[in-house]
Amino acid sequence: MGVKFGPVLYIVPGDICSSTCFLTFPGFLCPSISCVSVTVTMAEEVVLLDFWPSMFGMRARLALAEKGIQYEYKEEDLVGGKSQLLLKMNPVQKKIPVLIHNGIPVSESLIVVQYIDEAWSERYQLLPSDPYQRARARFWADFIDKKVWTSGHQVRSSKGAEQEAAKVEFMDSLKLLEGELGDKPYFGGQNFGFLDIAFIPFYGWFHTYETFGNFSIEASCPKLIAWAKRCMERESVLKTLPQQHKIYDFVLHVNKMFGLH
Ligand SMILES: N[C@@H](CCC(=O)N[C@@H](CS)C(=O)NCC(=O)O)C(=O)O
Repeated sequence: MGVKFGPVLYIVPGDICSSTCFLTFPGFLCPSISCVSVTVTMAEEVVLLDFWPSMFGMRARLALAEKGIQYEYKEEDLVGGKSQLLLKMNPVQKKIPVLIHNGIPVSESLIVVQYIDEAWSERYQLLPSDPYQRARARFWADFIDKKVWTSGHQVRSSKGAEQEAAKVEFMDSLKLLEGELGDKPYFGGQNFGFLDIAFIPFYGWFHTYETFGNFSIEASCPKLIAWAKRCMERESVLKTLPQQHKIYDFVLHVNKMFGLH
């Protein structure tokens, strides 16, 4: 190996590294001897651009917490105005979360979680190692974004027949997820994993959906609520998820600001 950039920067002269080093550090040339090695410790720089009630942001926070990674949290003001940093780091979608790792941005919450898992692969593993189980976890995470988020959003932002249809779709989606959970303690099996991280942030929003839609999730999906309560016993989840009523108050506040119901 010539150069590795990470928590530790290794420069091991003597093998193929002179060209690699030259590319990475212009002006630096390795002597062609095989017995010299230099190790320079570099601090990792990890920054998260986020917004506290965001279920997408919570995914990134959870993955970082599970891996035990220290980072700088930067709260974005999505209502008042986005920072120049966010616009620069995610110029395509201009959305949080954005993980900035040693100056390099990674966007889209599920991609961020997968990136964290791969970049710190020596720590607690989030995605299953089996390819089929990994594909399956990604399939359900995608389902959560396409079905649960969309219908949940409609439950709290529509009325009448539209809201009734959204409630049916939302609960049908949750029942399908409950079927995927089965009798396992976690979606990740015996271990809290990628799909648990993808879904548990929505638990913070359950009270909001239930109050706007006037229904009970637990009445139809008791196993899902038992799973959520199990997840809440984990330190990472307990510390990351805001209290449900705070999210509800936030939604009421935003609705009032924008003259919504
Ligand atoms: N699919 C994206 C969704 C991210 C997203 O919708 N973020 C919202 C906050 S919850 C946002 O930044 N909204 C700002 C905007 O839409 O301008 C992900 O998974 O990261």
